[in-house]
Amino acid sequence: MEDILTVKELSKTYRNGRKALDNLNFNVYKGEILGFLGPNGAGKSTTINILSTLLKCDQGDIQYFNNSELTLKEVKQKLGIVPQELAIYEDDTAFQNVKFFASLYGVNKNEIDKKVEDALDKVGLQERRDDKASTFSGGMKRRLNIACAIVHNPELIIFDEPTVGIDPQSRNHILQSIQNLRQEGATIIYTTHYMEEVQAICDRVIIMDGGVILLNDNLNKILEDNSASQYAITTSLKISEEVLQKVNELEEVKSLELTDESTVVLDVEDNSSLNRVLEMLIENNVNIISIAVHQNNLEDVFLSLTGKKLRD
Ligand SMILES: Nc1ncnc2c1ncn2[C@@H]1O[C@H](COP(=O)(O)OP(=O)(O)OP(=O)(O)O)[C@@H](O)[C@H]1O
Repeated sequence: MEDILTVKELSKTYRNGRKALDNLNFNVYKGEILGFLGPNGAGKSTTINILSTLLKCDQGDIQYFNNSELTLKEVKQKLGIVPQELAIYEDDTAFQNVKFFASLYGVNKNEIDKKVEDALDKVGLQERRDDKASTFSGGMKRRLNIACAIVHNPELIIFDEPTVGIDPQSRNHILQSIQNLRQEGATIIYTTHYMEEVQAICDRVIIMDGGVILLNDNLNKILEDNSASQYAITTSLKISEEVLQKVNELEEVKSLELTDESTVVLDVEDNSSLNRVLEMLIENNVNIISIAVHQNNLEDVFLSLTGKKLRD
């Protein structure tokens, strides 16, 4: 896998003495969608701002596009940054807004109109190209913000929470546009507070808190490694103390909790351990009505790593 970013020993302390990043090391691979997750104050924006060349780090090294010879200007031309705040002119049309950014990025004059059309098309705003931004919904403004950031066909696009507080239609549009951009060859870094978005579009996830990386792995691997081993067993009658004691003493059982008179929730070593528990219950004439699996998701992994919910 080719590195599009190689980040080594990145640290940042703000002037007030707040250490926002503490020795971050990670790579971004060409063609992937990398999800960046962390609770409030984790250091996501600081990282993104440094990667976007908007903020200086105190220590560390970032190599862009596998090429140490690139000038800052060349790096900026290959980067697309979609900030949290809208950076559009309300009194200008969608077309004028995107064209302004295209000229800022130095897009060739002969190509400029075509590139602006393409960018508007990618975010589904082609039909509204001649309407002023002030007439757009919040979601459409966000999509226009994205068109402005991608008009120069950047190789790496950094999204900083692009779906906060917008309608579901625009949200789906944005997620689809991101997948299309990747399909066309772009690499994506995506920060969000929405776990389900990460599960829907990301290949890999970095979870950070307190300025350090807690987890950096392939999304499917994270979910597999944390797959369900918790079961709720409901019985027709109250399970006796004596039987509960016997189940609890099985070495396959990590923990056991009676959630109501006839439901016991078990944490077991692995899925096959459940068989031993069931045998034990049946041997003791317990009548089982149902067995439910608790399926872990990214939210559970996040909670167990950081002790925090992603959205407060
Ligand atoms: N300009 C600044 N001056 C001083 N401290 C700052 C500044 N910006 C951020 N910080 C501090 O640095 C730490 C990391 O903040 P950062 O904004 O990077 O977190 P975040 O993960 O993006 O949080 P959020 O999800 O709330 O945007 C926090 O403790 C924050 O208070």
